[in-house]
Amino acid sequence: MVVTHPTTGDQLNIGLDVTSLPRLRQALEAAESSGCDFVLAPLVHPRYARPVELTPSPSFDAPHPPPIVRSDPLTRSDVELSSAEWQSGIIGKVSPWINTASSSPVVRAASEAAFREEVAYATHLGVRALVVDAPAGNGVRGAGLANYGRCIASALASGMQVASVEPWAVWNTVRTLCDNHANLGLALELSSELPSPGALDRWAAEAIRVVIMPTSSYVTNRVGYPVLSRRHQELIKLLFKYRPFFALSGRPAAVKGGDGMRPYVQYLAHLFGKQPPPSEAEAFEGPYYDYLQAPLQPLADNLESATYEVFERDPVKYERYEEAVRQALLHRTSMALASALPPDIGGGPTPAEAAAAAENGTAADGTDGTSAKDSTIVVMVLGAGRGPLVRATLRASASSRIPVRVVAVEKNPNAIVTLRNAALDDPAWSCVTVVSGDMRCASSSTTARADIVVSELLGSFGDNELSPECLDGAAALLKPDVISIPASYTSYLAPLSSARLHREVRGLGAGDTPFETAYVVRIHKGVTAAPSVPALTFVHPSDGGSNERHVEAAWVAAETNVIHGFAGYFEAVLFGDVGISIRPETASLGMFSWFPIYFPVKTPVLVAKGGTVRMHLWRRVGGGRVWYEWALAEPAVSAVHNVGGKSYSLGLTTG
Ligand SMILES: C[S@@+](CC[C@H](N)C(=O)[O-])C[C@H]1O[C@@H](n2cnc3c(N)ncnc32)[C@H](O)[C@@H]1O
Repeated sequence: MVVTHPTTGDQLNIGLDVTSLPRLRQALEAAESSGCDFVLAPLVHPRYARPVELTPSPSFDAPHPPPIVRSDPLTRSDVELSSAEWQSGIIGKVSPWINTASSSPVVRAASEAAFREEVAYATHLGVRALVVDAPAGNGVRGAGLANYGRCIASALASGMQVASVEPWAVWNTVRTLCDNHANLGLALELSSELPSPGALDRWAAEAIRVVIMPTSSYVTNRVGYPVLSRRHQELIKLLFKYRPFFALSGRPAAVKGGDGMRPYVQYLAHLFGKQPPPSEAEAFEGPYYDYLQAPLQPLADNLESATYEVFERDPVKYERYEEAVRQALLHRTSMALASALPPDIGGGPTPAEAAAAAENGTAADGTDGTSAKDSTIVVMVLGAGRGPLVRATLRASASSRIPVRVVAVEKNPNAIVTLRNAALDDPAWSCVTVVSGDMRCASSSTTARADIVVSELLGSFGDNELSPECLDGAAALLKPDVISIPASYTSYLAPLSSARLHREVRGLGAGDTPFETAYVVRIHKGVTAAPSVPALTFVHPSDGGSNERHVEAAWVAAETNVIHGFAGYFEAVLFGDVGISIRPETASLGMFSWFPIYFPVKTPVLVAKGGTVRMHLWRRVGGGRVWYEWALAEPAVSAVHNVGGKSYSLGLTTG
């Protein structure tokens, strides 16, 4: 019986790992009565182990060792179970004596022949997957490991799902030998001792298919039930996210809660059932896990209604903007009033005095404020979309009691329809003027000049939706002392290990282009080898300098790992201490408008624990386009990716 989460309906597979099972159907029924829905079982009984002398291969290199000749059946008949039962109820285990990594040519050849036989039979049965033991002893390195990897690669080529039980370094070699095959997974065996949190994060980023949990990894609580330590619980909760098959192994101890394995199964099911349902952000992100998307180009393309709708669902972004606008209004008002005071009166009004003064039409010092109407603060929303930042501005004006005139500039003619309708229908919009057109040439369409400019032209990497070029181009719309919201933004980079994402990129087509493109992706199966570091910073209003940039970034790897590229994020200062961030270390909780960006590298590189990862990233501008180029510098030098923007660039011309 599959365990089902009481509120989400998500399912969890829990099974029993058995070393031998004379009666298959009874074993399956016993597993079911313990609350399990599968059995991890050897497909061939140990007494059918084929003696080495029967099957010597003539030489190590022999491509096709002779088939095993036998008259007795290899194993029990497939008719003992229905094919549906084989498929849903059994995960196979390759015979433990098989050692394709052996240094003995005779053992190796016999093992290979037996391995092929068992893989063929597993394929015939249609079992969910086949678990293969890790090579032991000398087999974990050199020719033995290579041979083991080759045998697994051939099993994968036959269409089998294979899970290999490994130490990480061996797993990584085998995964590489198998060309990062999608059907190759990991069987992770837990023990009572757990590795460091960093090592666990590295495992969690791998393709974990099976988690083997010995009963010895449990402890007995004060009232006699088997439970897991807090660290084990944390790990199991992390693993729940990836829905592996949990297989309980070993002997049940004398514990409360029922016979045999039932108490162990029940505890695992209880932990799963206690998992909180996904938050709004998690529910939104779920379908996008590890799904590569082309970054939006709101300047070159016109966004669709559904895209705006998704932005507008963010519960955090507009709140932060509203607070930033509110603080900027108070600041602007207090500055204006302070500059109106005679020079010998020191210390300007407080923000509260400024707000009261603006509402009453008097200056905060009690002097006649008749000029206040003429000096109504002009807030320009550049790239207004369907108007959420206009609304945030109007809310900020209302809550601060500081009147504003709003000018909403938008170049997407379809979003202009929404803005003009809002201006007609909503009385709160009586102070809003809608200007249709590119902000870089809108100064001829309006005489208004902004005291405060509000924009959200930010991509996952900060500047990658061309906010710097758009805002610089809009300089003629701004007063010299304009306040820009955002005031600045900085991109961040971290070395990323994600075999999954690298495989996804490779699946996009041949040639360099897929590896010379950046992707927006909610990274699920991936881990950063070190915390992110700052990359490119832009400040607004700018000094008019170049928007080209170069960064050389370096990190020390927390664990030995393979680097498959770089994850990019941004932090933005909206106003004062109000900001937004998608950087993992400082992320704005609950904000889901942006996923990270992924810059892949063509050839993944192994970095040792404590070793340095170093890379260069350039932001280039020219010929009506902006693009990034990037290259690894350590632990190995790579070719520069995307030279001259040949594979991926961002257009500066409006669509
Ligand atoms: C990322 S969207 C944000 C929309 C909206 N502010 C929001 O938060 O939902 C950026 C918007 O800026 C507009 N835009 C981009 N470049 C522009 C430009 N140069 N002039 C005017 N609008 C621009 C796009 O059409 C798009 O509507």
